[in-house]
Amino acid sequence: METFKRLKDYYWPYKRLFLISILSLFVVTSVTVIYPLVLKYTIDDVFGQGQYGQVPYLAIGFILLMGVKGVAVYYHQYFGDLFGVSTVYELRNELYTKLQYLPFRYYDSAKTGDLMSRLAGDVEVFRFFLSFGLAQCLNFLLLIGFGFAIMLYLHPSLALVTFIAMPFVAITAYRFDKQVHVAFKEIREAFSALTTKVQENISGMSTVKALSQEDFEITTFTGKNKNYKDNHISTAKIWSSFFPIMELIGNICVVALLVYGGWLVIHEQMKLGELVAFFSLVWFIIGPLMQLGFILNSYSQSKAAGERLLQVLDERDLAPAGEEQDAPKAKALNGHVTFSDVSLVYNEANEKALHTISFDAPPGKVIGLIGATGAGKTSVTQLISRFYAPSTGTILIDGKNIANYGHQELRKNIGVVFQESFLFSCSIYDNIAYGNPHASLGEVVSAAKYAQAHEFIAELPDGYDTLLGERGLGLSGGQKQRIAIARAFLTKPSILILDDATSAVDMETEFMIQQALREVMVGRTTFIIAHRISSLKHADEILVLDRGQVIERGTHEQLLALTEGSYRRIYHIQYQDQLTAMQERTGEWSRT
Ligand SMILES: Nc1ncnc2c1ncn2[C@@H]1O[C@H](COP(=O)(O)OP(=O)(O)OP(=O)(O)O)[C@@H](O)[C@H]1O
Repeated sequence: METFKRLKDYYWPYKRLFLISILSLFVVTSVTVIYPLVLKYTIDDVFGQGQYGQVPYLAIGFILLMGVKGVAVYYHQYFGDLFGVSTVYELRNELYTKLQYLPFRYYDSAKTGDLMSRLAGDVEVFRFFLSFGLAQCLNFLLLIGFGFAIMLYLHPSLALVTFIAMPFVAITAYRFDKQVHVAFKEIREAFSALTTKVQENISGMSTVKALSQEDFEITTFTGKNKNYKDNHISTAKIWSSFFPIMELIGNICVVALLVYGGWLVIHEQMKLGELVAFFSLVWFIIGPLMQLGFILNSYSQSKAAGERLLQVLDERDLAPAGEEQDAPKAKALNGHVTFSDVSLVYNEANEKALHTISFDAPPGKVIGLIGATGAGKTSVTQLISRFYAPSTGTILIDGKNIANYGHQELRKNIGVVFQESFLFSCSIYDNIAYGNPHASLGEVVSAAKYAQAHEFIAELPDGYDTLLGERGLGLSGGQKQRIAIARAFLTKPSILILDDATSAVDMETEFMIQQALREVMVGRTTFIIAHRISSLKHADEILVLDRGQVIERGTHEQLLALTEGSYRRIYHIQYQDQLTAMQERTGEWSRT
């Protein structure tokens, strides 16, 4: 019940729909239990007393009753469905909104397939219960309540004898619910593991094929599929034992009714019509009783699904929707970034990713970050966008602590081109305009020109309208990077972060992008992360990082002047590589 109580905000606004559905159900149930009374009257008072003239009126009355029942069934179904669909519409929107504002830390461990199965499968299970299961529960209670009341009215002692086995129903149902709830939770978890596997497999298909791991993938999938199957089988075992028990209890009720009721009729303490009415009523009660398994099943499944949905809804988002709405409209920042003794620990189990980093980047400055993989370059830039919060130290932007900016207010001023550019499966135009949907075609083309992307886009048959497949399939790595750079340029950011953004483009194109960068980023702050010295040698200040610390800083020339410096060593390795490559090429030419 706790789960449903906590999800109340989603279904309570639609209580009117539920009420209409339930009132209609009340009519349906009333008509259903009136039917045996009509039967009793027909047998005892019409046929028993030879009042045959009443038969046509009874027939018309019966048809009218069925007509009313038909209309009520329609309203009950339609509004019940509307109630479920409207509730999960809100719920799905809320979950999706939640996902947008969950912090990066959440996604560090979240699994896409699991989240997909919650947003699709669990929401659907919850809808099914609200649309049908809940009404079935109430229908069950109404039928039992109404039916039992009429039976007590007709013949109290026969009613009590008939329901002598009823407490066993309650005990069985309670035990069943306890067992099946755990089983359904395991099924939903096994299903989520299955979807995660499929999603990861499809996303990483090129790696699977390149390493010929198809068989391994099939084996692990089969394992998860088997787990899902086994969970279903153990649930089926619980189910299978439930039905015969319920059927047995139901039939004990019928036998008790026939033995005692028959005795009463034989001894003329009860009319035959009354016994027939009892007999029909008992089936109206036993029918739903047999369905109790389905009802509990639907309830247990939706409770398990609801718990999984609450797990996502309960996650703390660092930028609650309220904050975003209340945040002042993003005003342009100057982009003055100051780090003072900033350290970062991603999680307690890990070492510090950054140690006491300090630098000052006034507007117009270009900062280069270089260092071995895992040195902390990306971490520095992730702090600027508030993807993570510093563990110690302060970060100021335009003199104000970064923690005092709204996330959107801040990020609207920052353009980031990630190491791996993500392109959406829509047109190139929409991909470039993603951060600035109101940009004109001219602005999009101009951004693409600056990013050295216009030429290859113009050569495509559909130009800017070319549709990209999922993850931008169909484009080379360098082309994707250039579209991502154009996208960042178009937002006219005060701070631009290029995280290894030109690693996949050739040196000549990179040189042209850097020329453009100087034009686009006048008076703004730029951070360039690169492994190639050529990518950042024109930076105003280069920070050389090693294991989270700045070990050298200065301009390209100043760093080269450090005789024992790391930067100088990297330069020589890269320079030597280039020299060797040139010598090899010269050798080849001279031989030909
Ligand atoms: N989300 C995260 N959770 C936990 N640890 C992380 C996370 N991101 C990075 N790290 C760790 O922090 C350290 C610095 O990583 P970072 O990505 O900043 O390095 P980098 O210099 O950008 O490396 P590369 O050149 O390979 O991109 C690494 O030890 C890395 O394992």
